[in-house]
Amino acid sequence: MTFSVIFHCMDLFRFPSSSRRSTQSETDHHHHQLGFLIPRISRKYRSLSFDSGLRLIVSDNQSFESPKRLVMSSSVPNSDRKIVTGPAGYILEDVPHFSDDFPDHPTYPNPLQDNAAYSVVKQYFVDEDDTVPQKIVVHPDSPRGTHFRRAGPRQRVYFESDDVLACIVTCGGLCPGLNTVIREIVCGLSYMYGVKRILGIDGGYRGFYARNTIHLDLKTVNDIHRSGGTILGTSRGGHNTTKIVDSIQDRGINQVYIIGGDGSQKGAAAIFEEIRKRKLKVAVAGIPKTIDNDIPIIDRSFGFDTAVEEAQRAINAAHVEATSFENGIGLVKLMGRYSGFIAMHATLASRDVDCCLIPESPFFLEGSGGLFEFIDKRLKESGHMVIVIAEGAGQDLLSESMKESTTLKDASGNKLLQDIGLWISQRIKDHFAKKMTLTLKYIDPTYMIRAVPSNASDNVCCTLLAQSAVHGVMAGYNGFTVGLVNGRHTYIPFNRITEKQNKVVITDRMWARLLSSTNQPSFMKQADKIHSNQLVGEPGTMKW
Ligand SMILES: Nc1ncnc2c1ncn2[C@@H]1O[C@H](COP(=O)(O)OP(=O)(O)O)[C@@H](O)[C@H]1O
Ligand SMILES: O=P(O)(O)OC[C@H]1O[C@](O)(COP(=O)(O)O)[C@@H](O)[C@@H]1O
Ligand SMILES: [Mg+2]
Repeated sequence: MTFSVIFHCMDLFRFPSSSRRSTQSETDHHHHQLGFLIPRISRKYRSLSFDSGLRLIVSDNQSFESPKRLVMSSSVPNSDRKIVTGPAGYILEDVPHFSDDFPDHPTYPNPLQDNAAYSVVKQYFVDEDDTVPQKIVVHPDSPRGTHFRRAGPRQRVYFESDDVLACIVTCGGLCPGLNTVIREIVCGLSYMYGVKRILGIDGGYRGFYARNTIHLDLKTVNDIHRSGGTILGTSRGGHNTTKIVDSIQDRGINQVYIIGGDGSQKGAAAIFEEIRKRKLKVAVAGIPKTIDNDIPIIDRSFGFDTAVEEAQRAINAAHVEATSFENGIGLVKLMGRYSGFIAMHATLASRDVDCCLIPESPFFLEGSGGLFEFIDKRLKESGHMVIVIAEGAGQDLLSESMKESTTLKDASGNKLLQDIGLWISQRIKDHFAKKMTLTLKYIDPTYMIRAVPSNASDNVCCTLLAQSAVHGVMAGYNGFTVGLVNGRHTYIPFNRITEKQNKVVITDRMWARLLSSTNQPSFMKQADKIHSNQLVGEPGTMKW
């Protein structure tokens, strides 16, 4: 059998933390196995290496009488990862669990077992061994690879309904569906688990320590999914881990639901670490809010679909304007600070877009193969054109022409961008001024596409994410972001969510589909094409 083990911080193992909760005798058995295993590993494997995540990788093809499941984690915050390995290269990147820190924590039968709605469901509780593969396109000889724990209700829960004091916070920019997620967390906790005490944190992270809380119940959340925004308010900046955890502790909160993007999930990870350091029996769960689709691993999250749909209105308007004038150009700027998914999908959805510009695909204006040449060609062919540009595209060109690069950041540390739409509109007008009559209309629907309520498909997405988060927390899982991976809901450890950003990979088929749909140039020079694989990194997670 091929045996491999990946673990962190060798000197600080805690053991066990199995996918199934262990009994005391199993715990002793695992301790025994680990004590037995480590000297054997170090004796047997001479060349050990660390990867970039400070993970020690040991592997061999020789047979090894090992436990089938091996879970190791360290007690060092931030490096705490639970990795389970199995035959054929199977890896489970597991999430922390209450029983890791509190092995004697009491458990209770899941109240869902008496819930009439679920009595007809054949196998309502998720099998403890169910995991979801990160990679589903495989070859006959591929290793089974990384998996995440499947989300859903478990037979036993770690909270008694009356003991729960949950809180919900929304952080970062707005996104369609925030209110639906809030509503469904409240409904999930109340209807499925009989929880009565739920607080809303007012105005993002700083609300934990600077504002009063908002009481949430079935009545207060009943209609909120019909409105855009968040009834709780949101903010950037203001993340003070100590003050936030002080407030959690002082108020007696034991479940924290954090709805937010990549920044918020980093904040959630910091809160979770501090909670663990203080040995508090508090669960922290993240629900990913990413209109830009910049969170890695997950297929996508709520709000993206609505944003793409809403962007169609702006693109339609741009098209109407463009077709009504001689040499009309409609230019639409869409969101996407670092990732151009909204622009790419809005373009693919529309069919009226002639050119889509995103941060991941550098472009240039002048000369052969440049944007001006393409505009000239398209106007001559069809007399009008529509350009969609993501807000983060062409920022290098803009800084270069302004002879200054802005280092300004918002309160959360996100780069503040200059308005590429205004700048490029002026450049196009200037370039064609002496050559032809041209009418350019610039449309900036930035905040309109994110301030709307979520559409039907996003509402379903919000509901499933919220319910999955509630099930996970009640089942004792902790320090996770809930997310859709290959169409299945999973619990993903914070470190995997925060370690990098999801980007459009311009050597993936999706970008090629866009190029062949708009028939725009790739703006890549020959030399770039040769090196494009090195330039763009690994394939994105969009599964269309
Ligand atoms: N590295 C970090 N550590 C702790 N908190 C963070 C971190 N990055 C961002 N935050 C906090 O998360 C919240 C939301 O972050 P932001 O980047 O504005 O939005 P989003 O979560 O949508 O990406 C802010 O209150 C910010 O202070
Ligand atoms: O004006 P704000 O509130 O900073 O929001 C603008 C930003 O919000 C976003 O839509 C989403 O960003 P977050 O995920 O960080 O909230 C970005 O695309 C955009 O740059
Ligand atoms: Mg963000």
